[in-house]
Amino acid sequence: MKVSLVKEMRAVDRRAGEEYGLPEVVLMENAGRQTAAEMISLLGSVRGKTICVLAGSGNNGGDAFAAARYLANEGADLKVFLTGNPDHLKASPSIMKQALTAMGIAVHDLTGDRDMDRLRLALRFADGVLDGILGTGFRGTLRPVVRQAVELVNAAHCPVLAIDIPSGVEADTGEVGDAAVQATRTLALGLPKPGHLLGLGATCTGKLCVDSIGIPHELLEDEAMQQACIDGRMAAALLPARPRTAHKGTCGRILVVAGSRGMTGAAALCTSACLRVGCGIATLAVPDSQQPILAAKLTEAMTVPVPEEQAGVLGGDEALKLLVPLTEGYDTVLIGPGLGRAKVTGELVRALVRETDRPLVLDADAIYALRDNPEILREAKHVPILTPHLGEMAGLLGLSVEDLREDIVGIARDAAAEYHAVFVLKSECTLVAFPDGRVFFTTKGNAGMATAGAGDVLAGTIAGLMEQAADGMAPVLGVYLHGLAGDLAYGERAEGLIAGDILAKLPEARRLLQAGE
Ligand SMILES: NC(=O)C1=CN([C@@H]2O[C@H](COP(=O)(O)OP(=O)(O)OC[C@H]3O[C@@H](n4cnc5c(N)ncnc54)[C@H](O)[C@@H]3O)[C@@H](O)[C@H]2O)[C@@H](O)CC1
Ligand SMILES: [K+]
Repeated sequence: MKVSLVKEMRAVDRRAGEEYGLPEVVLMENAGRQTAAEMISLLGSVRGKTICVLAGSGNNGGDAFAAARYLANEGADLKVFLTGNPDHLKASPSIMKQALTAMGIAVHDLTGDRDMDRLRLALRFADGVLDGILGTGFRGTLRPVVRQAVELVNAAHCPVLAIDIPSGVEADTGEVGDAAVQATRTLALGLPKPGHLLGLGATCTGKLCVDSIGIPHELLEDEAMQQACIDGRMAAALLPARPRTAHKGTCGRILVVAGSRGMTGAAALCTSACLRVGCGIATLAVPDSQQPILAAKLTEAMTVPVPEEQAGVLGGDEALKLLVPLTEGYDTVLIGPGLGRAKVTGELVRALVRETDRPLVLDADAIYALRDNPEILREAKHVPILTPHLGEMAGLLGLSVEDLREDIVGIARDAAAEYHAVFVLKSECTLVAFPDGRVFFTTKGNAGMATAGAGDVLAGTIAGLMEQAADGMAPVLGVYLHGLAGDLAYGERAEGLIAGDILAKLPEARRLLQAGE
């Protein structure tokens, strides 16, 4: 499913009118009707129940007025409030408000203290709240009256259904200024927005539901929208069945350059992930002194001892002389997990990126090694794949994490184009940005995966899929399988899950995906 930016959703809305003759008010009516159905599903039934409806003066408020009409028909007792200025009501919401008041349902303004008291009282006795204060038109910080209303909604002890997006969440970024509605459920209209998936917006959204509200599917699938969610159907299509004639040399030969003294676990985890996700051969190159430890940890992977200048650290001319020709025997080279940040290691990483002609997956300390010279990425012979977390991405681009949060999608997309690289940007909603502008959001994963080594497993998962995934989409498939494995592990271990549990669930995740479950 596509994910739309605000300007793209506005274009869809406009084209629905111009090309299909569907006026705004028709879509608003559909939105209202579907919102009422969602509220009924949330509360079981609405007959005899009190529902507090908050409507702004924009189209989000219009959806709320329309929904209120359907809820009244179902026997709900409605308390309706207009949070915006009645004189600023737009045309379509005005029609919806008139229809509602013609049914004898009062719409209360929220201008003075007494109105606020009335809202407070209504919320105290409400069985459910409908949030139609602000939708995709919101920017900046809330006006004081709106902020107060949002805070009252959040203090109420009943389910909250947000229309389109929780009020106060910026639809393009998931950023929240001073406050936002904490919804139990959100009904996204037309398509999901980045704000449902990223940052605080993801938390405020609660359970996300999506309805097309009758917008023609050609518009909802328009190629001009370059963002999409990675769902099971998409991921399954990226994993072709393995032919009966396959042998270990055709399923991906991966060279892993990882590990240093004290960080052997990272090397073991990512190498095992390559194998657990189905690659044919994985070889681990490690500093000479660490090789016996890793040979003991890993049974199915080969290990190559690399000459070291500093004890337990990868680096130096001899290391480079061994590694560059070694890479030629492999389909993909994964560099980074547990390498450490020694100066000689950084030099080695930069030289490898320039000199090897094999496709690269760069993680962790390999990304750190590029933070002063990210332009080296353009010298790689194939489009490199980088798997930074937000801090590493910010460091690479010379930004703060706060700067990055302000426009994660745009910044990741621009960086991918500028450095001609694929960025797998890890966060509460890992996204994959390609140099051609496509951005994919994961729909899997959980907070239990915030644990040491989870990133090493992801890097190995992606590298291990390089020869197996269709259309150069190993990063997208890898993010999905890693998230699914994490969800399976979370089901058994909850917050006690460790990276090895994600690793152990990779085969089951792959099997479930291929079985279409
Ligand atoms: N295809 C679509 O995109 C459809 C969209 N619809 C609805 O239309 C919404 C977008 O409508 P609008 O563009 O009218 O925008 P909104 O309804 O989201 O908000 C605009 C209103 O909010 C006020 N506002 C903006 N920033 C504010 C702030 N910081 N503090 C307080 N008030 C602020 C503005 O004064 C304006 O009155 C969607 O979210 C959705 O609910 C539906 O009606 C049906 C079709
Ligand atoms: K809303």
